Amino acid sequence: MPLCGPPLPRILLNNVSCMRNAQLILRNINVSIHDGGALVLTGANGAGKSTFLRMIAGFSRPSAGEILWNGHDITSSGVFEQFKLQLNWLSLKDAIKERLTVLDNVQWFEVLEGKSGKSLKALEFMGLGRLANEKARMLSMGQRKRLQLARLLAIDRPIWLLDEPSVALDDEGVKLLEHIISDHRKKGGIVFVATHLPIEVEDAMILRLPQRFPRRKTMVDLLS
Ligand SMILES: Nc1ncnc2c1ncn2[C@@H]1O[C@H](COP(=O)(O)OP(=O)(O)OP(=O)(O)O)[C@@H](O)[C@H]1O
Repeated sequence: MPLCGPPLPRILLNNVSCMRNAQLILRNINVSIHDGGALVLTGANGAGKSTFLRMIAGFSRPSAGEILWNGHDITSSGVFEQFKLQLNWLSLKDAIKERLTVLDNVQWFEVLEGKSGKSLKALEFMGLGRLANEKARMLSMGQRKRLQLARLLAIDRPIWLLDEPSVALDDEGVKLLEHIISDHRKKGGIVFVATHLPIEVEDAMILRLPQRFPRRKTMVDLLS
């Protein structure tokens, strides 16, 4: 009878460090995530949260250590091509085309993905159904964030990289965000969230990145 060990983590960061501009931003990070897992990154401004997400997305390479997906180094050619198709990235740059309608702004990504039929439902779910045929330039900041979240739902890739996803959302928007994260994980999806604002991500691993420089006194210290 073959011996079965525990399943490989879907994503494993093995002693990963990352330098930018000759500065060490992330040092010896070890994380393993299985399907349905979530990692919440917190830390002060400049601590390296976005750098962490960018590294997972393959925009910057680890300067030491390795990131494994299904046991394979994501920076290897061939592997990265497959790995990047698993990723769905949400950042503060929203890539919204002002002159297109709200619906087109989601459908465009869905079509690029070779998929169809989910965009309108996703917008309705995010509370933007009645604005679907309006030009995107009409949207408020929070509505733009909801549009980005509708894209996540329409594209439907397994690994979500969310950089400050709750910024600009109202209470209902945050609840929807928490709901779609939970739902995605129930289907086996993986979620990385970098955030300053409290959002509820059940049973998530929390990685608090250390402050990188000793903090000088600020106006806030002087006032308190
Ligand atoms: N393109 C870049 N080139 C060089 N250094 C960079 C670059 N982008 C960010 N950094 C540096 O990397 C460090 C970490 O930045 P990062 O954006 O990852 O922090 P963060 O934790 O996401 O911060 P915030 O909470 O302000 O969004 C900062 O010191 C920043 O100056």
